[in-house]
Amino acid sequence: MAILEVQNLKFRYSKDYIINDISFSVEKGDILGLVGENGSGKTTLMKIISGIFPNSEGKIVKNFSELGVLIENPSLYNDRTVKQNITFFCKLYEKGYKDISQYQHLLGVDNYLKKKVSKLSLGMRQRVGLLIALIASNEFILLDEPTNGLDPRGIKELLSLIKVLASDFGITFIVSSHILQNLDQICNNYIILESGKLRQNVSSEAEYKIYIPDISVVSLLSLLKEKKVDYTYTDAGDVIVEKTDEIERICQERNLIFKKRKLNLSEVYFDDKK
Ligand SMILES: Nc1ncnc2c1ncn2[C@@H]1O[C@H](COP(=O)(O)OP(=O)(O)OP(=O)(O)O)[C@@H](O)[C@H]1O
Repeated sequence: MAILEVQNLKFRYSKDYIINDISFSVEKGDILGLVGENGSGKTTLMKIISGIFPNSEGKIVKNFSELGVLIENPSLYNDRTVKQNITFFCKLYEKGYKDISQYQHLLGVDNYLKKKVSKLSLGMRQRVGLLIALIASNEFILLDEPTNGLDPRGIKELLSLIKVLASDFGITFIVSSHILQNLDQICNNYIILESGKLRQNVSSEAEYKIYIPDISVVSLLSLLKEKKVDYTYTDAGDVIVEKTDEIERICQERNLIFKKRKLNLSEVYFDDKK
């Protein structure tokens, strides 16, 4: 059973729909990448799922009891120590401090419990934010652009922690980023938002297409990974895969059709109606 099912979701702040008829589901233990340019609606979508914006149209089926969120900057008490913040949030979410000590240790927050939050580096702050999300729920967590502002090492460390939390503790995540390349290290599935819509059923005049008959939103990246097909990135973060026998075989197996020697996955078009 999916932990989250979103069906025909729509949302508008005023006249225009910012989220425009999107459907997808998240399975337990997934790390779902939510990719999209600035302004494409990632934060809005997370706020709808977390209930901050209750007045959306469509259907959201939630098969979880608690949700942890880290949307925009972590809301922490800056003039208090890390430990004081943790204790406060444990009380707020009615969790025992003992219950979260394994996460505190894993995230390395043990090392700066006595520091005031105002004195933390961005990387430390994000870890404390993630820990607070874990206090709220060790079931399902939404992370909005958690790698923003971190240096490459900080990004790598944070992403590998998310991966461990999913693989070793069975925690489900939706993680957003405007950089596909960041998420590729950890996600097993993706949705791509473009002006509030999921990227699919795009122009029939496109030079090439991939038709995916049985699923509405598919990550070709996960498929390529699963099949151990090599791919590379351009500087812009696009993913390039050479058309090889293996790719052709995958396409045949999955009844996918494409034309073009090089596929640029950030320009892949999905069509579930074929
Ligand atoms: N409170 C608001 N009132 C009106 N419009 C808003 C509000 N918040 C966001 N928007 C608009 O909704 C659209 C989607 O914004 P959103 O913040 O969800 O995108 P995003 O993909 O998270 O972008 P970013 O990567 O820059 O955070 C944008 O056009 C934005 O201007």
